[in-house]
Amino acid sequence: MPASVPTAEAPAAPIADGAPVAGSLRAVAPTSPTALTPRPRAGFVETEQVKDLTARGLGFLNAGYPLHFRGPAGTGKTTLALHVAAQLGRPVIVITGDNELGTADLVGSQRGYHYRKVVDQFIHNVTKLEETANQHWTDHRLTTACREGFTLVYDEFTRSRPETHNVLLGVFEEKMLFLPAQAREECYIRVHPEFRAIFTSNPQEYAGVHASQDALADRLATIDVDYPDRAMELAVAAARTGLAEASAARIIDLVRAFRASGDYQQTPTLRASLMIARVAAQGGFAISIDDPRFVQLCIDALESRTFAGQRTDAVTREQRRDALLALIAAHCPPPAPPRGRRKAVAPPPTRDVQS
Ligand SMILES: Nc1ncnc2c1ncn2[C@@H]1O[C@H](COP(=O)(O)OP(=O)(O)OP(=O)(O)O)[C@@H](O)[C@H]1O
Repeated sequence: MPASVPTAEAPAAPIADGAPVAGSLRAVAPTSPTALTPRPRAGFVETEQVKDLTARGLGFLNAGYPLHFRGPAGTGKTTLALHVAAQLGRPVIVITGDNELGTADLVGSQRGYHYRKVVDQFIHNVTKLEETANQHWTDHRLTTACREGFTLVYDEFTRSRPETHNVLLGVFEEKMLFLPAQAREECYIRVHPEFRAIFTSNPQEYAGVHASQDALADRLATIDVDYPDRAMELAVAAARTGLAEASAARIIDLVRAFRASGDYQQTPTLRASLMIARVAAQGGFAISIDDPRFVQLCIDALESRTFAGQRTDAVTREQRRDALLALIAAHCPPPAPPRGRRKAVAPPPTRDVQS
């Protein structure tokens, strides 16, 4: 998922149709400017694997624990988190982790000024002018979710600095959200009994992430999400790209074989399969080694993952290219010729048997 931070006071961006599904949510009738209302979304695939993870996640959430889906990039954590959030039937607030996110972005801050000007001419030749300007407190996403009992989905939370999350410790343990001194009227709020939180993180990410505090990690119910199984990858690719299942299967098997080869620096995920399937479907390419456009597409989508930007000598490049072409040939062979035009198979040579 992109790393841009939806600022706490800005409404979360709705998930666009046609764009990669970010989950089973749509901003339909927001009950608060920062909340999304869950709605089942077309193209969401619910395989046995998804059902199992959903049920296990809901088990923790229903018992009042914050849930954490942890797994490598492209394993479907965010989609799953939003799907599970939708099952809770409460409005959802989404936050994306970011190094620049601070406690105030989660909790709230003093915003804007409220001006008051009083002109008093009680005595006609004396003008008394009184001007006051007060800042007023604005709840941000975590406070809104705790106050209203919404579901908070905190995507890629380890991209935020650990100290940003100190405020969450009291939320999960004492069920109290302590507000900073500027909040004036209140120093804490009691967390609404329907408030729930779902986190996602990628433990393999090494750039732009922080370790999670032990105290927070200890409070989360963590479920590890692995790469989707073949059935799930196939179902998602067919549902999301409109490719026939047999064609989608070729692409899925190619990408899975490439993943199994270990011959890359950046893991080819379900996103790589979707990328190839979607472009091929749109361009009307044959899913075959025979179609140079398809071969070029596979090279563009996969080869860059083998080098991840560093310089490599020409021989190694050529070897890797050959290995990739061999995988394409193995998983996307030319279609079998139509029956009528099959080459006549020569009968086995007969031997004269001499008595
Ligand atoms: N159950 C599903 N149904 C339909 N599409 C899915 C499903 N699960 C995942 N996808 C698709 O797979 C892709 C990767 O999913 P997602 O963004 O949820 O993964 P992620 O683990 O959060 O990745 P990252 O860590 O890189 O953000 C997306 O395009 C998403 O729409």
